[in-house]
Parts: sequence; C-alpha cells; structure tokens
Amino acid sequence: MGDEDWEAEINPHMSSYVPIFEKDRYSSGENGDNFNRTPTSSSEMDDGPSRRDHFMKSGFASGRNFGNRDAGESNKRDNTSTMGGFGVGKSFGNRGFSNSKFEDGDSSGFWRESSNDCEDNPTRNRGFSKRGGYRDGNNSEASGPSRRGGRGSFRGCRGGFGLGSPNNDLDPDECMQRTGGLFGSRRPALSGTGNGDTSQSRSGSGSERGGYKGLNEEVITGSGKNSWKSEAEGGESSDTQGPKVTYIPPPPPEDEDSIFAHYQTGINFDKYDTILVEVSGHDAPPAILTFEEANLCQTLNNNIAKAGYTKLTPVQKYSIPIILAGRDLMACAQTGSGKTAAFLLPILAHMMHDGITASRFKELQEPECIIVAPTRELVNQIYLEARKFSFGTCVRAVVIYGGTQLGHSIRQIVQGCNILCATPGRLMDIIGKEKIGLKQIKYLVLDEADRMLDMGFGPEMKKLISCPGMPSKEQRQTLMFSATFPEEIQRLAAEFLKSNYLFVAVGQVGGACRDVQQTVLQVGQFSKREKLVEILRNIGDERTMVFVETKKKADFIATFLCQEKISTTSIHGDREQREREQALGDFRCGKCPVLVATSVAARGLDIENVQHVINFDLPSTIDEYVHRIGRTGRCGNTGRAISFFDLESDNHLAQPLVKVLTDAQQDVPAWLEEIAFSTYIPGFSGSTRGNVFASVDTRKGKSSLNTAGFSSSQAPNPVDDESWD
Ligand SMILES: Nc1ncnc2c1ncn2[C@@H]1O[C@H](COP(=O)(O)OP(=O)(O)OP(=O)(O)O)[C@@H](O)[C@H]1O
Repeated sequence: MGDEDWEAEINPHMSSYVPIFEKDRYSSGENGDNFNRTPTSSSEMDDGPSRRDHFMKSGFASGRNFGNRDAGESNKRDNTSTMGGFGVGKSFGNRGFSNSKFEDGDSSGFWRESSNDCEDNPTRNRGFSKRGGYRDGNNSEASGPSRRGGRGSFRGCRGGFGLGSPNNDLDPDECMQRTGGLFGSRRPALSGTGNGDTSQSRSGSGSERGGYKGLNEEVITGSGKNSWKSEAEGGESSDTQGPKVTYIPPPPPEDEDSIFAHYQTGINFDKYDTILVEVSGHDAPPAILTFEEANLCQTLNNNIAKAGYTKLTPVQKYSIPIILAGRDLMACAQTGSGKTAAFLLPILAHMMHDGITASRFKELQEPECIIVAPTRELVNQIYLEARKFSFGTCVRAVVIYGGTQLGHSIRQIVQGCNILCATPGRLMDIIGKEKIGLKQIKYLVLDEADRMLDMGFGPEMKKLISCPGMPSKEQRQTLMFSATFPEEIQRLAAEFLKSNYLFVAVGQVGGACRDVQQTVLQVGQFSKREKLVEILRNIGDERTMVFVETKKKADFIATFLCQEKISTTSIHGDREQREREQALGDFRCGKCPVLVATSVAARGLDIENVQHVINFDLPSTIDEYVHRIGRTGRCGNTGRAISFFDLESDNHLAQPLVKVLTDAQQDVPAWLEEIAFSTYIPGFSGSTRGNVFASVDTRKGKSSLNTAGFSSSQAPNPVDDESWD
C-alpha cells in the first residue's frame, strides 16, 4: 500500500477521533517528570503541550526521559506528532499507524535507526514526522518527538482513547479483533467495564514511570526522575519508587484438566535418544533411562503421567539423578527438550522426601526453593509447571514478577511458599520487604542461566547470593539450565556453584534444535516488510513469531501487519504487563496467529503449535538466534525458522550462522558461506570436529567456543532493548 493510500485511509477519520479525548482523564505529576500539564480542551490535541500529555498518558515509552524535556521542545514535538496518530475508536490501531508516512524512499519503509533503543539517543528520535510521516536523518521537523508521536498515538489507541467508538470493543471486524489483542487492555480501565483491574504499566510506557493516569487508575508519583532503577538493572517498582503498579494478573484456572493441559510430543521425540550427551566433573551418578528408575513418590508419578510424560528426554535422564544425588549442576540442552521438568521433578522429590514447612499464613515465609528466570512470562510458565507437578502434594509454589501489584505478590507469598518462582527485580523487592527469608533455601535454580548471569542480571544474582540468611553455596544446591552457555558466563557461574559441580551438555553441535528447518534469506532493510507479508500470506493461519530488534519496531510491524489484514499482536518490554499477557493469550489461543516480539520472548516460552519463527531482524548474537528459533520445533515437533539477513548489518553473524546451520544439518546458502569466509575471524572454527557439544565445560580448558564456535568475546554485545523483568 502506498503512502497516499495510507493517508487517505486515516484522514477522514481524524476529526471524529479527536473529540473523544477527555482532559480530565489525566492528572499532573507532582514532580514534573512526565505529565506536568493538563490539557484544557480536546482541541489542544492538535497542538501545544497537551499532546505530549497525551502521548505520555497513552502509554508512551520511557516517560521519564521524555517528560523531562523542556516545554519548548515538547511543544515542537507535540506539533510534529499530531496527525500520526490518534486514532481512536474503531480500528484505530491500524489507522493510527496507517497514517504513518515513510518518506525514506523505500518501499518497505522502515526507518533507519540505530538498533539501540536507548530513549535518550537522539538518533532514535528520527521518526514519524508530521502526520506520522517518517523523515530520516537531521530533518528538524521529524527529529525528536515526532516518531514518538507516532508511537504514542499508536499506544493511545489501546490506552487512553479507546472510547472513541462505541464499537471499539465490539466491532466484529477482523481488524478490530486483532487490535483488541494488540491494543485492548487498557480499555477496561477507562471504560469501567473491565474486570476491576486498575492496571498501571510497569515497564515504562510513561505510566508506571509517572506518565499516565487512566480514568480509574491509581497513580502515586515517585520522588523524582531518578526514582526508577534502570530496566537493565532489573529495576522494579517498590512503594517508594514511582507510581504504584496495580495490575493483578488473573489467577490461572484451578481445574485439573487445565492444570495438566499439554501438547503432544512430536514425531521426532524418539530421536532424542540418539542425541549425544556428555557429563563432565567427578563422580557423576549414572543416567536413568525411565521415570521408574528415578524412584519418585506415587503422587509425583501420577502427576507425570497426567502431564503426558511417558519417556524421559536426555537432559532429564542425566539431570534428574544428578540433582537427586545432591550435586550442583550446570546443564546445557537444546531448546524445547524438557529442562524445566529436569530440575522441578528431582527438587519436588527431595521436598517430598525430606519434608517441608507446611503452608500457613505467616508474614515472613521461608521457601526451600527459589527459581529465577529473566522474563515475567517465563517465570509464570515455570510456576505453572511447578504447580502441575506438585499437584496433590503439600508443596506450595508461588510466582511473583514485575509489572504486577506488589501487594498481590506479597499476598501470594504470605499464604505459604515452598517454591518461589520470581523475576530478579521483584524478588529483591520482596526480600527487601522482609516477606521472604532465605535461611531455609536448599535449592537455587537459575533458568536461562547464561542470561541470568550476564551483565543485565548478574549484579542482581550476586546480590541475591549475598543476601543475609542466604545459605552459602556449600549449604545449598545450585542448578543452572540453558540452551546456551558461553564460556565467560560459565566462569562467572563458578562463583555460585560448588567446585565439584557437574556439567551436562546435551545436543548436537551448535545448539540449535535439528527439528527446526532453518532458512536464511538475503533481504535488505527496506524490502523486509514486503517479504514478511509475502511469507505470512503463504503461511496462512499457522502460528508464527516474528522477531524484531526494538520495541518500537515491534509496535510498528504489528500495526503494519494488522493493516495488511494479518491478525497480529505484539509483546515487548514497553507494553503493560496486562497487555503482554493478553497478547500471549491471544497468540496461544490462535486469535492472533502472528506475534511480533522483541527478544523478551526469545527465551523459554513454550507455546503449543508455533510452526514458524521469522527473524525479521537477526539478533546481535548467535546465542540469541538459537533461543529465538527454539520457540518452534519443541519437544520432538517440527518447525521452520526464516531469517532475513541484511548485508548492511548482519555480516558479523555470517560465520556463527554458517556453523549453526551446518551443525544442524541445514542447507547453507553459498552467499552466506562467502560472507562468512570474507569476514573470517581468527580463532573461529567452522569445523564441527572437536566441538561436538553445544557448549563445553570450560573446566576442561578444551575450547573457547560457545554455541556457534564463536568466542563470546568476539561476539558483539547484545543490544538490550528490553525490560526483561
Ligand atoms: N519427558 C517429557 N515427555 C513429554 N513432554 C515433555 C517431557 N519433558 C518436557 N516435555 C514438554 O516439552 C515442552 C518443552 O519443555 P521445556 O519448556 O521444559 O523445554 P526447555 O528445554 O526448558 O526449553 P527452552 O530452552 O526453550 O527453555 C513442554 O511443553 C514440556 O511440558
């Protein structure tokens, strides 16, 4: 669709959208951080400061930085962003963005920006110009806020302005259903027709960080612009920092069928038996071959059967006896191969055997096990697994994560807590509030351990193990699991583990799951959208995850696809938690078969029937690639991954990509081999010989290669665009 068509579509709707804006839905921030102006009339939306307010309140990202700008600048920004976006009411989500005009001369139309999504980065401010159009580079009109305007507007549709049309929630139009998934979750708060949840965003979006107040939403402003820890620090809200988050996630269904709902293992499940496994370290107990050999109690065996598990996966065969023997473990096994049960089952078995503190109301709970993972959705998934396997036992699992009301987390905990599944920020908050004591900890599990120990979460993890009361590593059992384990991270991990820990490496060279058919296409930045649409049209309704590099791009591409009448939703760190959960729900149930995601969804998520992963943007590291494509082809099922390789930006990935493809016995395009050859990095080994396992135990001093045989120190640092926690 050409630019003109997009404008034609949006403009007739503009006038009817605008008056819906109601000034009294917003309140001013006391610290001037974010929302220090109150619109005085709806017409202010067309110019002046009110628009900034609108953007902030409509869930625009990083309210803090944005809001701190001076009024003059904000006015300019406001002016430039007006038309781009408001679209309220029916099908706004599409139209809000559809007005975005790309003046970059490209047919595919993506902006040229640094993938670094730092809010303060001026280069990022290139974006939507007046009426949402895009101008590249230094064009003053387009610079700064304009793009934000486009985005803010986009969010506005799902946020503050959804009342524009009475049809907003009811429109049976397919697009609207899509946008319901993509945009809908604040509507209830505004319309008062919701479930009583008066959600506030946590992760930016201008809300939790001080930017937005909806009709019946409670906002308590923080003490100033510095009251928020950076997201990279795993910053989490607490009562003293920023506005309160009031989102209370709906409880999961309690009936047995739902608890044990599972998908079928795939045709390649039995092929797991042929995967090579290496255990290193001293005195490793032998692997078990069947669940019976694990000698678990009857209740656990019943739960395993109800979960549909009849046969152990390799990582389970090796890890279960190791954990049962009380050993520390670092386990590296391919995506989707059952690592969660590999640690949950033996921990539960121990708990059942040794006895646990009975669940009862106590202000300070002392769980026996803490499981940490990098994203909210993943930690929730682990909790559901823990709940499933502990069904009918006296073990109580609890989940706490950011973006939800702190009081809710506390209420869950004080009712009793034996296994605590948590994201790091919320965990540290709760420990700080003395709701969790660590004295009884016997098991500390780091899922996606390489991520938990890298620069993003490593400091939080170190804090955790040095918290008062936390048993020393000699006194607790520490377990680490991931599909990737770069060498540097393994070294860091040693600080957490007893020196005699065991290392289990499962899987074929390169770590990518062989059940995923991988294709790499050479697609330039400005042809990507067209290609994406072409592929998605061919795919039809099959569930597809589309990965992009930045949060803004996720919004943009999702909206673009909606406009192309492809039912799409999105998940990324700037979306409110409620929106994230709604998006995942819509994707899981097939309402929106396309999920556009940033790397926040790259790890761990286990969603039935994801048949395709599309790397619209390749990630900056090969490990991330392995995790992303691992969202498909899980548990013996087959899947497909298509990656757009941009010669302008992805050449550094050519070598490790060739290795991953080769190791997974995939076709390697000649052009990719050529690039890999021409960008030769000394020390890189394209050969699979001598590097049979996805990761090797660094204690053997054998190799400095990580997943792709690519030294992590050579790999570029990932651009961390995300709020993970
Ligand atoms: N032995 C088994 N038999 C049948 N299904 C299993 C078995 N073990 C695990 N599964 C199922 O396989 C799926 C993938 O498991 P899980 O999410 O634990 O994988 P993972 O290795 O942690 O993946 P990732 O690396 O992506 O986090 C889940 O749906 C899980 O219930």
